[in-house]
Amino acid sequence: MERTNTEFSLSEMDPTFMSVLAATACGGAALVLFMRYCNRQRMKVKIRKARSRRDASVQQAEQAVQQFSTTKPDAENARIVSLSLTELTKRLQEGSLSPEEALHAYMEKALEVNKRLNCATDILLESREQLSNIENCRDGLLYGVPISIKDNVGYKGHDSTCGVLCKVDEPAEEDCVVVTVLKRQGAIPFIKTNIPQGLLNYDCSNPLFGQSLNPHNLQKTPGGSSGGEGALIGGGGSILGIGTDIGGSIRIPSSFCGICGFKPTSNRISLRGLSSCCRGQKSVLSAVGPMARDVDSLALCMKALLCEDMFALDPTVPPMPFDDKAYLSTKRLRIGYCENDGYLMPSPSMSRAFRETRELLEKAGHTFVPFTPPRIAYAMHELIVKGLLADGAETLLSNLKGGPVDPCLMAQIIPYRLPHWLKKTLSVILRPILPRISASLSALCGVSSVPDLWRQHASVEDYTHEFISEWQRLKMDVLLCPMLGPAFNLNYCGKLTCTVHPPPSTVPVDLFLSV
Ligand SMILES: CCCCCCCCCCCCCCCCCCCCCC(=O)NCCS(=O)(=O)O
Repeated sequence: MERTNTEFSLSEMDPTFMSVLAATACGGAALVLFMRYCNRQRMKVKIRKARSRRDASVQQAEQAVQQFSTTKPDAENARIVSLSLTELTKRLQEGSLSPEEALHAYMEKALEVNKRLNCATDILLESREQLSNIENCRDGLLYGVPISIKDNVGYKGHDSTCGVLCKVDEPAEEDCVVVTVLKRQGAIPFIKTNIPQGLLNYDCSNPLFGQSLNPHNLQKTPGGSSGGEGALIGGGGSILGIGTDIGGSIRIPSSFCGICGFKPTSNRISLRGLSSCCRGQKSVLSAVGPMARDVDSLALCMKALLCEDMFALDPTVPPMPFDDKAYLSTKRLRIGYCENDGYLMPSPSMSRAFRETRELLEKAGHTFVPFTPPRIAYAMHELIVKGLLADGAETLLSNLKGGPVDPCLMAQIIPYRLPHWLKKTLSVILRPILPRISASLSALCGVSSVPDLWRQHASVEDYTHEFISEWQRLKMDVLLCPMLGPAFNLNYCGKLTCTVHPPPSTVPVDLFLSV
């Protein structure tokens, strides 16, 4: 009966009105499709632009390397790139090797590694110009050393894309503080390296530059977010690199690629001029740090950075130089150990490496005390996830607008995009069966007001002191724990689901190769 009424009322309608209605609907749909088409075209243009800029810089670098090898056919490139940083700096300083030779040897190797691993976002051709006045930096600790920098480390005239389209065509107006200081110390930044889209991921793929691969197994990720650095250094194409880390971004790629990485306490090294997709987030602080083949290289880089130049360029950085005495001390240490934090179980290979390391250190006379990080599940959900995404992931999502979402990020983005009421409802339903997913979903809602944000900050502060008190109670000098690893398959990290600030580092015990 109802159906008949409807049919009747439709057939009774004025045909002109019906045509206008249909035309408006079709017009609206066409407009939406057209706008989508235009958007997609704009997106394609941006992606093409970023890629062709990278490809052009690679091509120019290839020509420069070619040209150099014709003028200097006897250059011992293979020998140069096999030197340790200590040996390289020594040869540069004594003059038995020129900065020009070192730069071209590394440029050649980096181009070769990039072909295999897709780890570069930009070749910094200005590095060759820097050679003309490098003699002014003769006394610098890194005189003539070619170095790599992560995409988000600001270098004048070049984009810091963070792997998102909205940051393409926004070149840095100035070198960031870290680059300025390293240049004054004689280092020559020559390449920028790849990152995951938005930087908050442990894989290394984005729609602009694609997926970077692990130097030891092409089926695996190099890790993220400083994954391009990990791949390049692990593949031998750089001797020293600069990464950033908020929740593992130096440590995880270092572990996955079999190299060393150091995440200093936040603001130990200036963050001025670095790019991020969640600027202003203060619950879990980001840090800049070195990545290299050995620990001495990390120490040399820290020593070079912790100088008057940096303290003057960024007076918010505590003016505390590198403590050589502490670094070279042979004092027996009291080492806290934590093989399993009760949240993430280490893989068997990591456990073995951890135990072997502990045994060796014990034999060397160091004392071990068990350490359990306090309230780890609470810290993971309420302090880290809720802190990183206190705005309900709004800033990150707005940075992804206008472009495709990379497959490595998709699994992470789906829950971010759910409406708050659905996250909350799912969180309540899942609490009895999947308590961690339930807690994560609730944390993904972020904070609800400014007082709530202040409470979250206060909780981080309290937790930091709780952690430090436990550290002090046990009179620990250092904490030993296993790293995440071995490297995961490509596109797996996004499916995975630190807030105190002791400075952690990653050192390889041996290289884990898995098939
Ligand atoms: C439909 C129901 C689906 C239910 C599934 C729910 C799953 C809940 C997922 C929870 C995800 C939480 C993810 C938090 C991710 C944080 C990742 C942090 C990575 C940090 C990497 C890093 O250190 N980046 C450096 C950034 S910077 O220093 O350069 O700024």
